[in-house]
Amino acid sequence: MSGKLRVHELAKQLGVTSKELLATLKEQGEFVKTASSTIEPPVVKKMKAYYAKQNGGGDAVDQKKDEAAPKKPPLKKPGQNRAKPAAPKPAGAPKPAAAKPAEAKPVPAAPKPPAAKPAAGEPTPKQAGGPKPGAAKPGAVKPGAAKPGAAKPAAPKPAAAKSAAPKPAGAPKPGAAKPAAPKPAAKGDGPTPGAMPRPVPKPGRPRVANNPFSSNSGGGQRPPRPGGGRPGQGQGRPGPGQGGPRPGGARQGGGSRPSPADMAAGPSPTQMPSKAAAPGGRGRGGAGGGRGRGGQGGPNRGGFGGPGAGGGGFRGRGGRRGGTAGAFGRPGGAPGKRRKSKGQKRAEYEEMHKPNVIGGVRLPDGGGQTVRLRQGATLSDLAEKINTEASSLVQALFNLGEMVTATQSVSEETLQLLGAEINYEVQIVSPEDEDRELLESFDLQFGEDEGGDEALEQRPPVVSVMGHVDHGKTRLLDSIRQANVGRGEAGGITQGIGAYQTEVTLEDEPRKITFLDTPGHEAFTAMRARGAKSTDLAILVVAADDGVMPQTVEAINHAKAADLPIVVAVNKVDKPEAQPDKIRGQLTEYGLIPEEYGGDTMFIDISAKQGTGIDDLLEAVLLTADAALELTANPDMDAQGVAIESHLDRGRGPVSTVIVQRGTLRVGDSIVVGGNFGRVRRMVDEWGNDVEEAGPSRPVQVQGLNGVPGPGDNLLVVEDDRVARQIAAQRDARHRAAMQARSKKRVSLENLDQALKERSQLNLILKGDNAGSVEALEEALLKIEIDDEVEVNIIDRGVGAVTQTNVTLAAASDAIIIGFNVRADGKATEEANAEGVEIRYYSVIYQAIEDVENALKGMLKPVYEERDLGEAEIRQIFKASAVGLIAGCMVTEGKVKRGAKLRLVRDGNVITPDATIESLRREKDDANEVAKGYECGMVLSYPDIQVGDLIQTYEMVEVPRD
Ligand SMILES: Nc1nc2c(ncn2[C@@H]2O[C@H](COP(=O)(O)OP(=O)(O)OP(=O)(O)O)[C@@H](O)[C@H]2O)c(=O)[nH]1
Repeated sequence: MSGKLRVHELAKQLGVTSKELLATLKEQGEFVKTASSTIEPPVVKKMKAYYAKQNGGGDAVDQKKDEAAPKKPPLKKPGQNRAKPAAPKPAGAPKPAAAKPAEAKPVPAAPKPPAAKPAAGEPTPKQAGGPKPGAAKPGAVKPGAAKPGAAKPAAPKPAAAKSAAPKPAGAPKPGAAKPAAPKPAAKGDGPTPGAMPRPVPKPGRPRVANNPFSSNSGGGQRPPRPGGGRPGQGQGRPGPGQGGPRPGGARQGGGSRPSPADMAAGPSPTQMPSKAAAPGGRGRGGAGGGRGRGGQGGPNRGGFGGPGAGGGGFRGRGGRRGGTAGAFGRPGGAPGKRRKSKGQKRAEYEEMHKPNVIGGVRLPDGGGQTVRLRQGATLSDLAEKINTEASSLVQALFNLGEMVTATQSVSEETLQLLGAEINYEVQIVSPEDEDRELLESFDLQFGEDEGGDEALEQRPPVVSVMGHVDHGKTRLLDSIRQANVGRGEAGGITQGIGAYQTEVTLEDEPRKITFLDTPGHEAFTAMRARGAKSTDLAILVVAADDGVMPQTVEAINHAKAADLPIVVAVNKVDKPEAQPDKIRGQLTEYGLIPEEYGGDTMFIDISAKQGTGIDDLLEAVLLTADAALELTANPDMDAQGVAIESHLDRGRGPVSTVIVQRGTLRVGDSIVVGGNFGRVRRMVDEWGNDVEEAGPSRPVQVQGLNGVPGPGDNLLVVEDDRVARQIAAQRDARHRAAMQARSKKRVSLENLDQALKERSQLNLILKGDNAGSVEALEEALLKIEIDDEVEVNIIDRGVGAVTQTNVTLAAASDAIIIGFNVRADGKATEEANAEGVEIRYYSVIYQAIEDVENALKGMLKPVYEERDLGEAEIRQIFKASAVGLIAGCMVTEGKVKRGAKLRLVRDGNVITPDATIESLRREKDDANEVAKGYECGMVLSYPDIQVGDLIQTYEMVEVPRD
């Protein structure tokens, strides 16, 4: 095994990261999965040469040499895009080159497509050129050349290639397939005698490659036996090969198995190997080839049986026929003139309906069908849709480089990539579409008013107040409430339900406006963004003494994204330093042009503190709403609305403030709100009064749900509790899957490097007073990034007090519980004390974030740094039977200490970097340390010492992290 290295070891040697090296290996068709995969010596050599060249060093010649032999043909790597379609493996094609015997020209290092370009005179793999067998010039052809390049570029077209290719199965498509191939068919004009189906014969000996699944790798691809590679005999033989035309005698020998690609892309049936076969030779492709299932084995298919084993494909009809032809020495006529035999037709049929094989797993071929999956779907979901086993998909995906379980949510890209591999177009359905489909299955629609225009009635605008911190949002909302009270509303607003209605008289007509009490905290941005969608219009509060600030801009962006008209409240104009005009000027830069400047945005100067300008502001809201919006709704339908704020109330259970958007909500209605359902048991308005029904734009607090909805969840009244329960259950399952997909980080080849590193997780359980705050907290905590070594893992979350169950879970998973505006109930506290579970309480989100950040930092492993202590030179060596060699030294720098670590340096080279001083003597006495200028005797843990060696001692000191 000498010579074999693991990826990370080689990466270290090459001075690149494992990830980079993995990428290069994969790019070059090597089958490596992880940083700890071993690499065969020839590949090691190749990589070294490659990097040497990349770095400008290394001689190209050597490199070429290295590559020449082992050079692999364009390997299809599993991970590669669409392995199979790769159809056009150029290589596979009739590379005349194939003919090339061993001396094959070392391929230029670059596996890259560009490299693919063969020299002008080179025979192209292109079918076009029908590689003339004879022509195949040995020297000329660089087998390698064909490679990568061709394979890759062409690759993308999987489906197309496939379907396009009528071609018969095993037939390796001759060049045709590759039109895309970079190779300019130099030989284009060449007669295509046999458009040899032959897979590209590898020049030289079979390389030891790392791709067990590749048709080309390892034994898979047969080296051309210059002398006798019989096409037919190889078990692994590509079917096509069979007919093996041995061009001009240059045998293509067992050539590599044609990649599926080759076949797939098959240009035309006519080029079938069978007949196209040997122009000149008689290949015995016969038997061997016939069976050569290899014929169909694609690169990946090779997984079956491995190279040489006959490939795993299914029957290579083409192969058989080819064999026959070869057996009878039929040269094979001009492709165009042949008629398809039944066998060929069957082969074509099989080709078109063949299953895909990825890494040895047979999967159905979608034939370009579309599969719709929800976000966060699992492989089980996909398996169910395409009627296959989830375990096969797990295995296939593994071979494509990603490790996931059947029930784990998979990212959109991964599903699409996997789908492409098996010829399915995977469409990920957006949550909105998914929900629409779900509701449609119950004959429901959300968001539409029933009936025609005549059913619509005017409704009050729903308004959000947004703005930068401390610019006066809360004060403004208070002033508006006060204004209400001032107008004599009975009792005043007593309930903080997250929304309220106020009445304004506009042109002698009493009108209502619904206000949302949106939180103005930065960490609640996500909620606010959702809140914006549930509103019709935004009041942007800007303090006249401060100006446009980051959250002002953010608020403008949210409003614009939600297509909300904006009314600007220029607040704090009572302050002497207020500069309302400056605000107007600043906001024009953001597209908010005051009416007085010719724009269409109303700016109202107010003092929320003194209550001035409030009425003008409310009027402006109505005027803007009337001008910009058509606010109508049908009050006579089952209610639909949106949840604004929800929490778990000790006495009343889950309570949720909703704004009815259309229809009328009544006590007793069966409702579904997000993933929760129930029956409206009671409704309360902002005054604390019970209400029996609530029409459009009316905010009410609803009791009777089975759980706590999230902000922005939609509410629907449905026929009965059963429907409500079913919809809620499906939404809930979907939500959980999405959460799982979001909070789980999968290990894939791309992040394997990191995954391999030891990681520490800080497990947390979040409990909060309402769904919005829990969500905001979770989002903020998940965003914390300290270092790759540590990460936050939220194992549970919920609304309400910290319970005993939470503590039990925390104890079992070593988690810390964070209570945001909630406390633990009595038993939970007792259990937490008994189990040693830490519960931290917060009411300010940033404090929680800060503490978690610090905790994560504390979990980082200490960073150590070498600090030099001193240096001694070995002047003499003594032998002592009891201890071995004793180094007689002179301390020349600093000091040396017993037990200290040391580097042994000889002639400027570090012989060992981390030996230790096992014993230290000064004269005849043991010493703990010896200072500069003194002689001493040492016994080192490293025995191979010589006079003249330098002993550099150092200690490892912990240093603070940045
Ligand atoms: N002089 C003056 N002070 C005001 C006015 N409006 C608000 N303030 C003061 O500005 C400070 C912040 O007001 P808030 O209403 O809490 O501001 P906010 O935008 O809700 O702040 P957050 O909730 O932290 O986002 C308070 O001290 C208010 O008293 C005003 O019109 N004039």
